[in-house]
Amino acid sequence: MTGTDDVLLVHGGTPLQGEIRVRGAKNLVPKAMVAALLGSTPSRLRNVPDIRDVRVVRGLLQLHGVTVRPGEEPGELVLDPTRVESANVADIDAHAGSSRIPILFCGPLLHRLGHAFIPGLGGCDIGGRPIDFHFDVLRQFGATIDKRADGQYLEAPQRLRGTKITLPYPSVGATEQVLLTAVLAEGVTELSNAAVEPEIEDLICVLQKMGAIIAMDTDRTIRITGVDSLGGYNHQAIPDRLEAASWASAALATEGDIYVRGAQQRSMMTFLNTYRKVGGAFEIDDRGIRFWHPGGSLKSIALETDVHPGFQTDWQQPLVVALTQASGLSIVHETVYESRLGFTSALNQMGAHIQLYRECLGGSRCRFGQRNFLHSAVVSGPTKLQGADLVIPDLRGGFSYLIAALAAQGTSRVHGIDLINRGYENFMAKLAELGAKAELPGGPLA
Ligand SMILES: CC(=O)N[C@H]1[C@@H](OP(=O)(O)OP(=O)(O)OC[C@H]2O[C@@H](n3ccc(=O)[nH]c3=O)[C@H](O)[C@@H]2O)O[C@H](CO)[C@@H](O)[C@@H]1O
Ligand SMILES: C=C(OP(=O)(O)O)C(=O)O
Repeated sequence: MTGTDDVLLVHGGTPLQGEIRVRGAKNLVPKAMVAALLGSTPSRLRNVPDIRDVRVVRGLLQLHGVTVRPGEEPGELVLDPTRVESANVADIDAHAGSSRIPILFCGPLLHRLGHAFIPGLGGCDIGGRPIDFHFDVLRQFGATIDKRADGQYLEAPQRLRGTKITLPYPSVGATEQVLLTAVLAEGVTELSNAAVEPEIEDLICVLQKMGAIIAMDTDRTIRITGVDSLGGYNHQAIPDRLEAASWASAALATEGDIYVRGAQQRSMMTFLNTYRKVGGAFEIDDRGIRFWHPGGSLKSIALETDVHPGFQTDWQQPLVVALTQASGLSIVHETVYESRLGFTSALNQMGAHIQLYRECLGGSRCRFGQRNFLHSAVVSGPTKLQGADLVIPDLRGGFSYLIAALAAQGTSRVHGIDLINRGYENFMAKLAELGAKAELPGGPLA
């Protein structure tokens, strides 16, 4: 989608109502696909969403000789890694800047081929997003890294060795890097200060099915005993708790009522507590969760994003739109990404009152407090939002703009909507199912 097609006209003021379904998690599925590279036999992954991050990883795997084909059921992929080979660097470069996932190819390719080339990474522009932890841990395993203008060249002169690692911060990606590298390394790896997000637990389940030996302690320590070989897996990906929360926030901000089929309580407990404090209603059953605005006014809250089991940072941006409709002053302290509140300036243009601060507001101090980043916000509400011209800055910011446009009076032009396809399967068809009044320049949504 390019040019004028990449804009959505949204006529706000209609509550979103109905049922949509979330599929496998964006933050698990591409990593489980990378894990298939470690196996000596094919893997089957089910509940795979049709999103761009999946297509990027599929392309990268195919460049390395992995056969990827649809399985028997919808949303199933069969990944056959029996003929893994070095990819042509020029071809891989076409994937530069496309997502964060290529960095996770390092360990598997070093095990399979003894070398790896990793193109420049993409992902949301919500902070500096360094990858120093990744390279530090890979060096500890025994890899050498040569950073060049076109990307990173890695080599494993001999079999990688298990090691003791303490992460400076419980990074999701660096934890996954350790897991995907340690499972076939020689000896034991002990990882302290690991991230323990549900998507990481699910990746551990995938690796265990392949034959890995991984133990998780209650204190953010993960112990991996390296094995000599791994087989394929058959796995149903956990549902996307981040997408589910986005639709929940849309229900709240538009005074709507959405049943999110596939949403699971266990991975959303922290979000659900916050949703209830804001005044949102929800009802959980075995198939999903119904989220709705119960009428009356929403309540302001103090919110701090954090690593799991804290409030996930990817939930923050969509919920902030709902907070513009809450009575009083809400405080939002973003402690995971230093620049994840920039999207609020467009909400202010629509009529919201959101003031950003460099200080850590709301109680605890974080890594950004002394470093001059606008990483806290005070949202005063309720405010009436008016339609505006909006340019999507990043994935969750983009979904937030859609929610704001749907909640606003009048028409908004939302530019750059293709970015949303990176992490939200079929979002336009879902909007249409929920009764959103929106259209592409060429015609209706679905
Ligand atoms: C594809 C994917 O799964 N993306 C998720 C993943 O991103 P990702 O894995 O990139 O996020 P990390 O958990 O690694 O990043 C957290 C913090 O650690 C810092 N850091 C990270 C690595 C490093 O080498 N050095 C460093 O300083 C980052 O700048 C950031 O401030 O976890 C984030 C936190 O839950 C989510 O918002 C993203 O949706
Ligand atoms: C930050 C996100 O993703 P990524 O790490 O892929 O940029 C996100 O999903 O909100």
